[in-house]
Amino acid sequence: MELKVCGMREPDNIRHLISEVAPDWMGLIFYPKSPRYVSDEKADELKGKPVKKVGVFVNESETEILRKIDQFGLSAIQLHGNKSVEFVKDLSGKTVAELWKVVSVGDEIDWESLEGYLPFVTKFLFDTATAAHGGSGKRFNWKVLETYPFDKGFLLSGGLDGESAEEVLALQQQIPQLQGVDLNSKFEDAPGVKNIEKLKNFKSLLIYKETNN
Ligand SMILES: O=C(O)c1ccccc1N[C@@H]1O[C@H](COP(=O)(O)O)[C@@H](O)[C@H]1O
Repeated sequence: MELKVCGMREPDNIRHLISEVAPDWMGLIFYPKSPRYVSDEKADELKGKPVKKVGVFVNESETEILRKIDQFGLSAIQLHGNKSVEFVKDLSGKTVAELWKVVSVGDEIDWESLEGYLPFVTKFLFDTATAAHGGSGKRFNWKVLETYPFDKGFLLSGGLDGESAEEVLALQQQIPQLQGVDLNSKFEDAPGVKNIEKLKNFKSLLIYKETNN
């Protein structure tokens, strides 16, 4: 199970995250309205960090996304909002970074509307629909994923907390395309500051449950 920890920003907190949690992915949020927003001044400091970095964008322009990939050394791009298939196709021809399409989940998911993205994205990420576009700390009803029709892997996001590990693994038994989890606001002491102990506990629990299943 892949682990992404999102909304990182503070140098000491990032150092502890990398050495003590060692997530597969670290998310940097480039949405100016987010309380976890990472500004350009952080680029030099964050670029060389020994972890794969995911840039989180909400309806951002191609030029700005490409600039941030270069500036921060991003390995993946998480696209929130309503970017079209054409936009994603065009972007895929201009970067080697992975492209992740976020699906904001309300009551149901229109699977057909996602088909066009399949050739251009590495994975989907399912998050709870919210006016703020993310970081709500709220879960959606995971039952809507039971009809997931694609082979492509996806990450589960939206309000995951310290108690979620067992349920996530149970869902993965049902839907093997579930390849990882995205942890954010429920693991924070303050916006942009993660509680390393909570993250370590979650990871240990995940590994323990996975190996004793
Ligand atoms: O966290 C934010 O502030 C944020 C703002 C705008 C878009 C995405 C954002 N974060 C993403 O939201 C999900 C779920 O977070 P949570 O667990 O519900 O707090 C996660 O994918 C973050 O990358």
